[in-house]
Amino acid sequence: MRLLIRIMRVDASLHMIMMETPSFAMKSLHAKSITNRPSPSTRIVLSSCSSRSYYSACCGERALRCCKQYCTGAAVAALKPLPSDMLQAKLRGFSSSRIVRVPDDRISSSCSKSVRGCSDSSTVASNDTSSQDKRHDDANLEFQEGKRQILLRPDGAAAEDDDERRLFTVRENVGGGAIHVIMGPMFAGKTTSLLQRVQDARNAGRKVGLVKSNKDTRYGVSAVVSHDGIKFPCVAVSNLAAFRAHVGEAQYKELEVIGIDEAQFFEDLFEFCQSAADVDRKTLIVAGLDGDFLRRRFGSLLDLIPLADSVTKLRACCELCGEPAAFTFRKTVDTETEIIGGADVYMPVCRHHFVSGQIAVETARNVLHVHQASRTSEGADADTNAVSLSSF
Ligand SMILES: Nc1ncnc2c1ncn2[C@@H]1O[C@H](COP(=O)(O)OP(=O)(O)O)[C@@H](O)[C@H]1O
Ligand SMILES: Cc1cn([C@H]2C[C@H](O)[C@@H](COP(=O)(O)O)O2)c(=O)[nH]c1=O
Repeated sequence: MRLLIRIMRVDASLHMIMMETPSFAMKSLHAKSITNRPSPSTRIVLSSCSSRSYYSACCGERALRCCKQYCTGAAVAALKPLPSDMLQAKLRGFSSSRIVRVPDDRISSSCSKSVRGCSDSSTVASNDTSSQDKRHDDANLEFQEGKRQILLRPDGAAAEDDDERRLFTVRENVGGGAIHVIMGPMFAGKTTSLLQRVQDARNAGRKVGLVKSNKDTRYGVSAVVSHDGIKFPCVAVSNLAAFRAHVGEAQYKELEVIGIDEAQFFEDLFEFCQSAADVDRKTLIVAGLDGDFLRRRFGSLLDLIPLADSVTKLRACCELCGEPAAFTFRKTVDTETEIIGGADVYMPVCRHHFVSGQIAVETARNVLHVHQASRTSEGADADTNAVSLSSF
């Protein structure tokens, strides 16, 4: 995996550091891991790159070291694109003199180009020189070499001062409670996204708890694991009241963020989330299936939507054509709603293939039914014959 860091000169005293990795899921993790200890003179760049050319930008020890080495008087920070309310929350407490607004077009015109090397940075850096470009290339290399360390750092360094806390904490609703729903078919990246948000919150110094249903033990009981193998320790329980009992009241009170995976399996999902967000003021990140293999509502995840602050429906890639897949197709003939399984039992499909798949399944069922019926009636005839023969 490549990790590219790019330095763009915004004005004489401000450079912006941006990083890009090919994996959307890991970007925030990378950014948070190296985003620590902004200096008191740190200035904050507000930008809103389009999500297509999604960039995480950061200010960190490594980044600042890199800046000192390669740029003049740089004090840098930039935030990845965030909804404005989150941005406002992040920036609370910073004096306005430290906040610099960079016009979106200056950022995105540059972002939309290839990031390999930094020659395209000149669209932003008005007086960049070729030697600076060379230094930028060196900076890229430096960070590429360091990427493994960055990736594996478990939870980033703890925030050391209030400024830092304010800058990187995802307290979009501090003390107010919040519910964020992540839903979609299987393989859509729900768990990956949940783990990313949980990790972000933990890196920001928030007390985080993670819980999943103990019905799904495919990858073990004490960790939430994505289909790609990304793991995070968790409590596995049959219902959410049991989670609270398991962690104990004192520890539950301490929790600021609670991640819930496989939410469709929790019968008390609605009650727990309502009370945890409204009464206990927790931030809940809830990931689960919105629909089952027949596209019927699954559990009570959908009931949370009127209570939610945000709802994200993710899609996978259709296993049959590669188009975006919003539905889960069950490959077996089982008809119960709950059948634990992975790619052996399920595949994500697009609308077209869901519908044609259901037609195929229905046809197969009908054929089977007719076949069974004719065998039964043959059997019945045989029985009748047997009876009539024996009666003679
Ligand atoms: N058909 C597919 N479409 C998208 N991702 C897939 C598909 N099959 C396997 N995957 C893998 O599944 C990962 C998502 O896993 P995960 O976050 O556990 O999803 P979910 O929790 O929604 O089931 C993707 O990053 C990808 O590597
Ligand atoms: C569609 C569907 C799924 N399930 C099960 C199968 C898996 O164990 C989980 C979903 O896991 P993921 O993290 O979203 O990949 O739910 C089920 O029981 N019934 C269904 O209809």
